[in-house]
Amino acid sequence: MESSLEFSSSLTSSTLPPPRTRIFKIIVIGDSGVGKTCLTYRFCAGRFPDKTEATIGVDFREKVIEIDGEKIKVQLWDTAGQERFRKSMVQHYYRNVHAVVFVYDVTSAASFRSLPAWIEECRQYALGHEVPRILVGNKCDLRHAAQVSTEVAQQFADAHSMPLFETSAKSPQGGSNDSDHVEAIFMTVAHKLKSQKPLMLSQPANTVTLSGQDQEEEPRGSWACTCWRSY
Ligand SMILES: Nc1nc2c(ncn2[C@@H]2O[C@H](COP(=O)(O)OP(=O)(O)OP(=O)(O)O)[C@@H](O)[C@H]2O)c(=O)[nH]1
Repeated sequence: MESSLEFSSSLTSSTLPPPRTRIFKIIVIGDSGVGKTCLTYRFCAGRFPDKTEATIGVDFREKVIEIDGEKIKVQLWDTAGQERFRKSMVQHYYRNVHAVVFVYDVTSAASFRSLPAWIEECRQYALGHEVPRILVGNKCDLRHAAQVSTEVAQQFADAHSMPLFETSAKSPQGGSNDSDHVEAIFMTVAHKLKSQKPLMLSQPANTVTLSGQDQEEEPRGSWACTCWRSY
């Protein structure tokens, strides 16, 4: 009797479909050399990469996190900053995107001046205003060489209704005491997306399922808090 009960309970659990894991696709864009690869690597692998090369097309990394007991796959699309390495891929970046991370390098005024062009590219690919965006100033460990002040960056972020985070992919602390940790930044985006569930449900059925998981096959890549400041 005992053994048949055991049998039926194990049968029940093994026949249940596994719980679906929602996927949040987050694209990371900005000029070449601002540190997109290092930031995404830092979040997914937990450390600064030993060496990086210019990204060609796209690299993508993912990490499973848990929010309020739900496992969520955060898929980071590390896009090429160099125009010649983007051309063939760019339309894929913007398909089924859940959030955008704009990155500039605090030691490069030019990378900051490029931000309007990156925002314009998002507009061209019909990214709606309902898609959360954040602005990240990277390389805060090089504060002494900074060319973009927090004040100027904050004004830009406010004008575009984005929260600003300043960080360092390299420094274990995120740059300095008042900088944000790389992990906290991406976790904040994930929390924001999770709280936006009804918004994600309104996306077309052929692109995103009711669970928010992409339907179409996307290429598989290399490997696999907090507060939403004022927005
Ligand atoms: N000091 C410092 N260097 C960094 C930091 N993040 C990235 N770097 C360096 O900046 C250079 C470019 O970094 P990547 O992550 O490859 O830049 P990217 O934006 O992915 O560049 P593309 O792939 O060409 O678009 C590398 O030499 C990194 O070591 C940082 O937080 N601090």
